[in-house]
Amino acid sequence: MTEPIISARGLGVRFVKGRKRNLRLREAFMFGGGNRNPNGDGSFWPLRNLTFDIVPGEAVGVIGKNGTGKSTLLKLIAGVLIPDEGSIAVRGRVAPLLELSAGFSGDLSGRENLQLVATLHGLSKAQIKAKFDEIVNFAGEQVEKSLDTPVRHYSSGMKVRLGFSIISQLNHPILLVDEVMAVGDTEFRLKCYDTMERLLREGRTLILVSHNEGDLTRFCTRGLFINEGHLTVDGSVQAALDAYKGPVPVV
Ligand SMILES: Nc1ncnc2c1ncn2[C@@H]1O[C@H](COP(=O)(O)OP(=O)(O)OP(=O)(O)O)[C@@H](O)[C@H]1O
Repeated sequence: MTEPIISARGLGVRFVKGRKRNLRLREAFMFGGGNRNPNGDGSFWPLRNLTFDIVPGEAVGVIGKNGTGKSTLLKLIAGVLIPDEGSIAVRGRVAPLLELSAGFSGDLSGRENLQLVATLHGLSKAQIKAKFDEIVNFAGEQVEKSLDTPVRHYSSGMKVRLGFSIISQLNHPILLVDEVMAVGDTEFRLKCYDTMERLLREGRTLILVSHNEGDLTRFCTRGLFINEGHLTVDGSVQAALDAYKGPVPVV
């Protein structure tokens, strides 16, 4: 049997108001360490008791309503968050596109961010130099023209273009994509589709968070439906979509 590339066992994470313990530096930097406190007791579990295995080459869609823990799951896989319960084992490097800005720093230019983010994800100076033109070219003309402008002046679409261009150049076996394709225009989305299809043909493992049924059925062979922090369906994409669209099963 093929060894899983990602294994979650009883995985859970708890957010606590003002807690810093489980926020890694990158998370604290990217999200300011902000927490909410809906129960009035200072804590809640955005995800709890998730158990699943993903084998190399699988393309898995993560489906669920807003605020049900999909992005949190991707952050746990990316190692941006660490679990409070259970475990997550990831056997391979992760190329994450978890948010529109791909972790960019708004004050730095597109060029500087490209170099910074590519370096943070393990590309050497020589590799960045070799891939630079391809990354910029893929990101498109508007990004190319604004390469020396601070990224805070970029539109959402421009940030996604640059972010996707960088992340898709990484050779890491696991690709995490969180809802970012929804932001790009049609031309860019088609380029993303081609790239994702190529990466899947190469045997990468894809975890895709999306609300777009077309994208999910196009790429994914398996669906995880998350309802209020619980993994309610682990089956075909269609089964997960049916659960998402239909009456919510009792957990
Ligand atoms: N750093 C944080 N501190 C406190 N609460 C958080 C934090 N990040 C997310 N949350 C909360 O955890 C829950 C799950 O959030 P998450 O972003 O994983 O949901 P999601 O399913 O990805 O939602 P969407 O479809 O809207 O992107 C939500 O209630 C959210 O408000």
